[in-house]
Amino acid sequence: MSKPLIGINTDFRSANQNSTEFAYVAAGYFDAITQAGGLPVLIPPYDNESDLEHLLARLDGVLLIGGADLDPRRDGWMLHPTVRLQDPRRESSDRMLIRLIAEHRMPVLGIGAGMQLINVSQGGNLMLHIPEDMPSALPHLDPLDPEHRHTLQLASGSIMDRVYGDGELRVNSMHHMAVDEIAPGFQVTARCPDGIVEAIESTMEDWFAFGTQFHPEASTASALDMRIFEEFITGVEIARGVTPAVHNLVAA
Ligand SMILES: N[C@@H](CCC(=O)NCCCC(=O)O)C(=O)O
Repeated sequence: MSKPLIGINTDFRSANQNSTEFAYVAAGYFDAITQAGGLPVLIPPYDNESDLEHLLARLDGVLLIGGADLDPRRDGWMLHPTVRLQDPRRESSDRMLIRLIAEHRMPVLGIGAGMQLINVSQGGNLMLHIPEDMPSALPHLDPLDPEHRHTLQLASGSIMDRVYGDGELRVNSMHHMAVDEIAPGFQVTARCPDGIVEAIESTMEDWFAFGTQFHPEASTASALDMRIFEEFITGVEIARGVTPAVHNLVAA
């Protein structure tokens, strides 16, 4: 069986006086998919739903990347002064993308803003600025320190638990928003000791979907973070019917 085709959405920057418009993506995303045994396929912003649906029919899973902030007004909230918006062309495409992924129950891994998009698209919501919404929280973003990290507490039996197991776990952190109310059909599987959500996972039998607020693809990631992508590819292969699901093996 050929390697799974994994779509990766892209960030977008509108034209300015010095530059034309660009779609772009950090190499860590597609390098991690390659290293984990998938074939990365970049997905530029789409505005035609039928075209995007035809593309997704040829893919086995999707990785949703991080980036600037989702526009809270699209979810019925007020804009917050600390919000630094994604380019609207990217966000409109991504919201159509996650809706189609959910409708077709495509395997999906969301990272950073990608995890936040999964949560809001499925009926959850976000804290718009952690220092205001949870003043007691630890720092989750240090513009002067790209290496900023914090520890995690994991839910037993989750993907995160399978990847990281026992022992102290420190992950990178570069966000000022966070999952607040978890979407129906999902569970929180990792939190920072201050309570901030750091990973979510689908509880639905028919949808392999999970997300991390931290960035396992980043240059600041640890070698063990690569296991997140391996778990994702394994889940994709199970969904494809290539790898029997563990419960199937048990049944056999
Ligand atoms: N903007 C949101 C999501 C955080 C996020 O995805 N950070 C990644 C920054 C690096 C990149 O652009 O990939 C928040 O701040 O909560």
